[in-house]
Amino acid sequence: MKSISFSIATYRYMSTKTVNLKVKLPGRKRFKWTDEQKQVLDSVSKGQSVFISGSAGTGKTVLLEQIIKQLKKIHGRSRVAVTGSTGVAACAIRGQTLHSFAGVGLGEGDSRILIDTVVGDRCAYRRWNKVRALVIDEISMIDANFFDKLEFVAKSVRDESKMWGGIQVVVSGDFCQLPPVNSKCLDMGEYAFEAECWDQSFDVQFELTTVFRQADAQLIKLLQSIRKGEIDQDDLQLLEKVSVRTEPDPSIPRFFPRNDDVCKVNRNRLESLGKEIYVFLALDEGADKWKRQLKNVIALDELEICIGARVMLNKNLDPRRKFVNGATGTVVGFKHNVPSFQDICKCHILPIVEFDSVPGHWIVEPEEWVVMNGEVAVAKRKQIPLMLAWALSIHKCQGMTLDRIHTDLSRAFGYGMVYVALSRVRSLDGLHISGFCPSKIKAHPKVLQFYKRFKKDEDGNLRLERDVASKACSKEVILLDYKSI
Ligand SMILES: Nc1ncnc2c1ncn2[C@@H]1O[C@H](COP(=O)(O)OP(=O)(O)OP(=O)(O)O)[C@@H](O)[C@H]1O
Repeated sequence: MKSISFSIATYRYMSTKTVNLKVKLPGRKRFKWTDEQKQVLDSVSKGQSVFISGSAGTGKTVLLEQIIKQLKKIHGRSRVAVTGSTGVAACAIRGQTLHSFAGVGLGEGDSRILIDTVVGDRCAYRRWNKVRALVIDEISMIDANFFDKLEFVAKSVRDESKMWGGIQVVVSGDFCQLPPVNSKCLDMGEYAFEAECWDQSFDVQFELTTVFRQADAQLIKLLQSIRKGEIDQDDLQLLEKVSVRTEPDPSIPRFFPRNDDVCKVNRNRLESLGKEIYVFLALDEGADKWKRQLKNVIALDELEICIGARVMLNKNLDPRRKFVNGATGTVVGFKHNVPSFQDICKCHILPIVEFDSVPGHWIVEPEEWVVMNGEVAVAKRKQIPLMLAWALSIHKCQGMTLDRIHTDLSRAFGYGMVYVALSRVRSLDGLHISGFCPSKIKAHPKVLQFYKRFKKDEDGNLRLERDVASKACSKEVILLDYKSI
């Protein structure tokens, strides 16, 4: 029976109907931008520095992709730095991590030390001088101290009289989601919006309000309540309704707050299949100092899979055909005798996957993840763009959109974690939770305070202008500097 089903899988692969999954470049979907999204695009095209915020699924990332295109037209490709706070965030917008762009290592030491580091590194110094626009995604995971230090570096290296030395900064993120990873004590004021330079950094800060990821009003209301950390009786009832007491359907991806639970579930499930397990080892190239950063990309060092394994794509391959980061499926077989890929699997094989949302069986070829130093690729990793998907960590899922999830919240910790987990899903039907208790829902009071500062403008859009007093002050500095020249 097993061999018959495998023969069918192989036959279907051979048939003309089946298309190889490997594609050149993911196409970008065209969106009809909302008025609030258009306002942001307008500001950016005028050369303003902006912060784009809003709940999960309000289109911050897709808007940022459009902004990047716009900025490249204005400033030239090589003068736009596209960065994310983490490897996963950077990958999503085809950029580099903010740390690698900045050339300041982990950003330890005082600002003076960081400037010496940048000045001593020819490439980093050139990057800071050349860049005209700096894009940062998922800012919630960057701490205030680091944000201030980067502004200081930019100023010192370029032009002391201007914020960020005159760079147009475009920053995006939602502070109600995951806070800085290394943050030890969030009561000490470590959110980026608490940076001394924060308000001065932006001409205008926007909060997007139209949620696209979910259409169900009940679910949107529930997620908004969780985001603010204030659920009512109706929300509790809804959470009760989506609570699962029995072992969850194994085909639904499970999210855990902690990595050890993720590894345990994936390992157990893989072994319980009792099939031959194949190992794909990532092939890394580049100088050691850059290769180390490949550990931050989402592609695994070692991928272990067998027939029947639940897997998830960890790269956008072809969004138009739904081959996107987060697409789940099952390994149904392996294509044998593929010598060109022996470098990552000594068995010379490639996995064949049946995806949940796309009919047919698909061979998954290796992809490349690149670490950029400005415009130059300095290290790359070749690996199959899959990871085991019976379970995932909540940190890995920030930014994803999924049809179904089961999240075990019994070990949830910190601010925003429950919100990030639950807000990935498109509809209530796809949401299953366990281990929930209301005390796990936490929104930091400082974050709530920060968002209270946004006010509706005459068009009803939420924004926060740089206050007139500080604007006047910064203009004066520029004027003085101009005279002195
Ligand atoms: N103007 C638009 N019209 C239609 N769909 C949109 C629009 N903007 C965004 N979307 C869709 O909304 C969904 C969420 O978008 P996106 O991932 O950019 O949100 P996000 O705000 O970055 O979310 P998160 O904070 O969770 O990362 C995507 O499926 C995207 O295609």
